[in-house]
Amino acid sequence: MYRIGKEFRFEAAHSLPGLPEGHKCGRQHGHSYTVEVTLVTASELADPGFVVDFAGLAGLGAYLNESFDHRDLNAVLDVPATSENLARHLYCWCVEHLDLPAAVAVERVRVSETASTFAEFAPALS
Ligand SMILES: Nc1nc2c(c(=O)[nH]1)N=C([C@H](O)[C@H](O)COP(=O)(O)OP(=O)(O)OP(=O)(O)O)CN2
Ligand SMILES: [Zn+2]
Repeated sequence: MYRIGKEFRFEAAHSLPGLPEGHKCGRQHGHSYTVEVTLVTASELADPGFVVDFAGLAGLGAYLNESFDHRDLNAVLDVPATSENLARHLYCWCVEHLDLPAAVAVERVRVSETASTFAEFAPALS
């Protein structure tokens, strides 16, 4: 198996609903988000030895810049703007929009709000 990944960053605000009264994350606040997407392929590499060119992931960077950077995530997503929900949303976006060879799959998307936390979404193994 070969894996490749690329990391993107954006700045955004959010607040989380449904938390106990006084929870700090119920208040509007911001994060410098990190998004890491990982692609996997079985065994064959494309010339000159790529899973895919890292540039093939540029569409995700453009989507993050256009739709997420310096925005209120509560107005962008139709689910609570947790790291978990954002990771799932971005995984689904990658599967739908990245133009990947048939042998290459989106393995997972990881989202970090802070340097010490992350959430990942990956499809269940069948
Ligand atoms: N499972 C999740 N838990 C929390 C999420 C989340 O998306 N998934 N998000 C938050 C808040 O967005 C919060 O802003 C970040 O939480 P936390 O890392 O706890 O905040 P701090 O950086 O201030 O960490 P300290 O260790 O308390 O300094 C909360 N939980
Ligand atoms: Zn937060």
